[in-house]
Amino acid sequence: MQDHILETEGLTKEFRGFVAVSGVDLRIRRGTIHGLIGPNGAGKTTCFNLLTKFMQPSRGTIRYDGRDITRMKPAEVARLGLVRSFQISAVFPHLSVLENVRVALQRQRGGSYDFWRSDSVLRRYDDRAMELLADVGLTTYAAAPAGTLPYGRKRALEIATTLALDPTLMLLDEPTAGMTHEDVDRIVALVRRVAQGRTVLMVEHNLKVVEGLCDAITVLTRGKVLAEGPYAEVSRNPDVIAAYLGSDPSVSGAAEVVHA
Ligand SMILES: Nc1ncnc2c1ncn2[C@@H]1O[C@H](COP(=O)(O)OP(=O)(O)OP(=O)(O)O)[C@@H](O)[C@H]1O
Repeated sequence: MQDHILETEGLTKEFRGFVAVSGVDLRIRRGTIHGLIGPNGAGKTTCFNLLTKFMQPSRGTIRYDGRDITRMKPAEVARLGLVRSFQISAVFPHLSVLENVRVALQRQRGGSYDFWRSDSVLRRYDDRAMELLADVGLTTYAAAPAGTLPYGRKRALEIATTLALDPTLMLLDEPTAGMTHEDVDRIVALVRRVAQGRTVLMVEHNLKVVEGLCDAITVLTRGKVLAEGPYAEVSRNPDVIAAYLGSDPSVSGAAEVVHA
């Protein structure tokens, strides 16, 4: 088994001459939580789009789990276990929380017409969906319409629908964005739990979350990798402090600078 589940070499994306991602070499170790951070416009979302094949790179290669996936389609890489968390907008608001997870499970099986299937098959999906809801702490919300969930719980549902696809490498796009302190703590605990037995790559602006969760981080600025390594090391890097963290290298101070 390779040490790195994901490796990119020279990953580059140009938009009509503007280079949003420029020669990025990423190395994500298997079984770790890896943070991708950087100021607004640094190229983090574009990187995610390239890795999940929502966009084709202008140059460079992407290797996932020992295979070259550079030219694959999004559905192919998802089938191989490289799965991005759905955005909240992908939650069906009028379906119940349980039904949302069941739809994701049915999709994972490629069974978009599963409503033709027998009750026993659907019950099996429901059993698995209830397990996933228990994993993300949503058991008591199972029957509620997804649209009525508080924001933090919707993000937990989004993680449950992602888990339904059985990811090996899970990409999380700002899982704590816009959350209250309490919700942040809950999602941090959840990410730590779901990361067991898999690899997580997350874009996250809250540096306290990054410090608490991530085994390693990559800092992007203007489309390029500025630094990579353990948070404690990278957060002391003078280039990183100058470009991103502000003048205060302490984590809490830095987080405040970023969120100011
Ligand atoms: N489809 C596109 N066409 C043209 N320019 C784009 C496109 N997508 C992104 N960009 C540009 O590429 C740069 C990187 O954007 P990207 O969204 O990847 O940054 P980001 O690090 O995710 O920022 P944020 O933290 O604000 O989400 C930005 O300057 C953005 O305007």
